This record gives sequence, C-alpha cells and structure tokens, in this order.
Amino acid sequence: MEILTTGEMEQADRLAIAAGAPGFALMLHAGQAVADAATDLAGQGPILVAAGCGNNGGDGFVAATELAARGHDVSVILLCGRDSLKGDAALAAKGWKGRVLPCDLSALGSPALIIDALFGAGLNRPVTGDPQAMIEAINANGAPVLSVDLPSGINGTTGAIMGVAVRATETVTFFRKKPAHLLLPGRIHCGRVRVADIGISDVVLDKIRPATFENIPDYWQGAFPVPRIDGHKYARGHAVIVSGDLTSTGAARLSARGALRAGAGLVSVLSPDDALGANTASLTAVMVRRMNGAAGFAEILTDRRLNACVIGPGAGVGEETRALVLTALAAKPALVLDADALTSFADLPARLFEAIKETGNTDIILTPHEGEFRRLFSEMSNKHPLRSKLERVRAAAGRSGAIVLLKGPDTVVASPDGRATIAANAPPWLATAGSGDVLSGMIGGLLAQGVPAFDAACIGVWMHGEAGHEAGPGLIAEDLPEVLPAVLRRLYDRFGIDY
Ligand SMILES: NC(=O)C1=CN([C@@H]2O[C@H](COP(=O)(O)OP(=O)(O)OC[C@H]3O[C@@H](n4cnc5c(N)ncnc54)[C@H](OP(=O)(O)O)[C@@H]3O)[C@@H](O)[C@H]2O)[C@@H](O)CC1
Ligand SMILES: [K+]
Repeated sequence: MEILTTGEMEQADRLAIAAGAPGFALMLHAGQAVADAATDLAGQGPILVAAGCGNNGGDGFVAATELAARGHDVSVILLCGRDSLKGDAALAAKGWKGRVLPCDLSALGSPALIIDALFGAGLNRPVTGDPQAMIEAINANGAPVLSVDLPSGINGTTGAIMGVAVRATETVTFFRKKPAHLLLPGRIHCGRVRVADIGISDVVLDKIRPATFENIPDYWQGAFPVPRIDGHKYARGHAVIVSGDLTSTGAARLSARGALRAGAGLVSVLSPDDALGANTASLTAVMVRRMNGAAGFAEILTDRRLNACVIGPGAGVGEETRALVLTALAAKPALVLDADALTSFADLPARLFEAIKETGNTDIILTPHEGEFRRLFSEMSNKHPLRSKLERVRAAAGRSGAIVLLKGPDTVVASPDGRATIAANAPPWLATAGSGDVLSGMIGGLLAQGVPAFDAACIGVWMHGEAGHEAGPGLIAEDLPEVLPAVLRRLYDRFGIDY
C-alpha cells in the first residue's frame, strides 16, 4: 500500500477536485468516517470535539454535526473565533447548530470520548501557547482520544513531535497512510490507525507516483520465492556466511541458520582455521568450509554457484574485514553487509561507497542499526537532526549506491532508485542479541534464491517481524529461524500457494 507525504496528499486532494469531486464533499466524507469511528469508541456517552482553525477542525465540525444527528450528546471547543474560520472549515462550522465553547481548559469536562481535530496535515511549526495547553489537557484528561487524520502535534511527513502531541487511542486518516502513521514517534501517538475512503479515486496515484510503501506482503507478493516442484536444492542457490575467529563464531551460525530456513538450497559457513572446530562441532545441515583470509575467500568466490554472501556478524572490526568486503564486492555475488563489515568502514565510508558503485552490482544490501548507520553515514545523521528516518535512509541509499536497511521498530528499506518501505510489524522483544544476525542471514537466503535485493530486504524484514510475533515474549535469537516454517506456512495460505 502506498504511503503519501502530506504534500502528496494535498496533490491527491487537488487532483480529485480537478476530476470533479467538490472539496467540501471530501470533507463531508472525512467527517462521516470520524463519526463512525467515534460511535464505536464512545458508545452512548458524551463526546467532546476539540477543533482547530483549519480544515482538520472542519472535519471535526462535520463529525460533531453527524454525531449529534445520531443522537449523541456532543460539545465543541474551538481554538479561535468562529468568525476567523475560512473556506470549507467555515462551511462545516455553519452546519453545526450547537454551542461552540471558548478555548477554556475547564470546558473539557469528563467526556466518554475526545475527538482531536486541532491540527492535521497543516501543522507547520512547533506548538506553543493555548494549543499546547489544550493538547496537554487532552492527554491528562483520561478519556479515550480519536485523532482526526493525525494526532495533533505530530508532523505527518516526518512522524516527529512538534513540541507536544496528542496521544490518541485511535486515528482515522484519509485515502492512504502518511509516514507519521508508521514512523516513530508518530506511530506510538496514533494508537490504532483506520484508513477511510473519502471518495478520492486511486487513479490520482498514476500522477503522484508515490515511491514509499508500507512493508506488507501485498507489496512484494510478486517477488516472493516459491520452490518449484521440478526444482532441486541447487536451483535455490548457495549462500555463504563469513565466520569470525574462534572468539566470535555464534553470530555467523545464527545468520547461516536464518539463510537456510529462509529457503536457500545450500548454506556454507566460511571459517578461519582456528574456528573450524567450533563451527563444525555445532553445525549439521549448514556446511563448513575452511577460508584463509581475503586471498582464500577470493578463490572460494570464483565458484559462481556461491551466489549470495553475508559478511559482518561477528566478523571483527578492522583491515581484515575491510579486505573481505572488498574481495566480495569484486567477485560480485549478491551481498549483505552487516554489523562489523559496516563499522570497519566507519572512518573510510567513501572507500566503501566507491567500491560499491564501481562493481555495478545492484544486489548489495547494507543492514545497519541506528548506531552503525550514524557511524557510516555521519553526514546524514548529524548535520540534519530533524530529517526523518525515511529521508535519512533514502539519502544513504543514494550516497552509497546500495540498498540500505535501517533497523528499528520502524525499519526502513530504501533503494538508490528512490523506492522505500516502512515496516510496522516488529514486536519490542525482537530487539535482542543476535536478532540482527538472523535477519542478515534470512536476507542472504532470499538473495540466494534469486530474489532482487530490494524485495529480499523487504521480505526479510517482514518475515523477521512476524517470526518475532510467532515466538512471542521471551524470544531469543535462536528461536527466530525455528519459527520461520510457521510464518512461511501462513504466507503460503495468504498467497493461495499449494503445499
Ligand atoms: N487534503 C485532503 O485531501 C483533505 C483534507 N482534509 C483535512 O484537512 C486537514 C488539513 O487542513 P489544513 O491544510 O487546513 O491544515 P490543518 O491541519 O487544519 O492546520 C492548519 C491550521 O493550523 C494552524 N497552525 C498550524 N500549525 C500551528 C501551530 N503550531 N500552532 C498554532 N496554529 C497552527 C494554521 O494557522 P496559520 O499557519 O494559518 O497561522 C491553520 O489555521 C487534513 O489534516 C484533514 O483533516 C479533509 O477535510 C479531507 C480532504
Ligand atoms: K488532529
């Protein structure tokens, strides 16, 4: 599903109006959708609408009018004088025949539901003064809150809190989600998110050409790899995972198991001499192969059947790992660079990015967490602290020439071609030692099966989040590969694939 910035949403609005849908009709639909959600939340209790001075407030007036017509006890507080309302908002306020209470905090009372219609897409500066006091009072009131379009105080495009923001129980937005419904902290303030149809045709998307999508199976169904009945394990690729030395071999093994469970036909751990014993003693279906430094690695990679490679988990930071990365880049298998492979270039990012661009290989994925991202892309994180995660990751993909996957509760995957996805399905207990190692392996396993890098990254992130739910609280990284069959079975069912 497409995600629209507030600017793109305005464009959708203009295109719909140009195609014959009156602007006020859109507002009427929006207000009705809010009224429907409010009825579900408030039961028969009294409802308070806190309205702002723009069209978000206009939606609030339409909802108030509709709810009163349905027999609810409704009151409205308005941030400004009724006379100062303009356009559709003024029209919507005319339809409201009840009293409008002044912006007085004591007027909030003890309603069964507060409808937050203070600010939506038009929020353009930090919230201070009376609106700030109103938002704080709404949050302190204790009643459930239904936000119209966005929780007031949240920037729709970045998800940032502009000083202070409503904490909603539910948010009703229109036509498509905005980045703030998925990116933190916005998502936390939204509560449940409902997307309402307000009469804008999907045809407008042909003109807007959005490049951001929610990371859900519908988005990548076409790229999802399904083993063929007439296939064999060699047709499903051979992923290789580079192991660290004797002191750190577990990360590569976690990664390897993730690759195997994600469907790679064969998986090998490439092990330095000193770690051969540890690796062979604890692996069965995953093969182990001796690898002596970058020269040995280069020789192994001359076998083109080894078509996907993961470097980073437990690899160690320094010149040796840099050499392994540059060797893999030169050999051009599909490549995941994670953890220490990224940190090894923290002081020399340009060297990594140039090497990536020189290969012409488009199947390269960098999978940093926030700390690794900051080290590798210091110019993107530190000079623009107010840039959204989405914008930062897009800029990083453009700068590096690789797919960049920035992990977190709102993992963003971006491609140098501008496409990006945001995932919202990761449970908090997924943030645990070794979890990222399994993710890099799962993506390596998908790459081995020939899935294009951007899709492999998106599928890996989504399945990793689902595996987190499947394993549940108390999860440790070892659980993740073991619950992948259940996740895959549900996906097969969802896609209607026979098994
Ligand atoms: N697009 C669509 O398809 C549809 C859009 N719809 C609805 O319209 C909403 C967007 O409406 P909008 O553009 O009028 O902006 P909105 O959020 O009401 O805020 C603007 C007002 O807030 C003020 N203001 C801003 N920041 C402030 C601050 N920090 N502190 C104080 N004041 C501040 C600003 O004041 P000004 O900058 O003029 O001083 C202005 O008065 C959208 O979210 C959706 O609900 C639907 O009806 C259906 C179709
Ligand atoms: K709002």
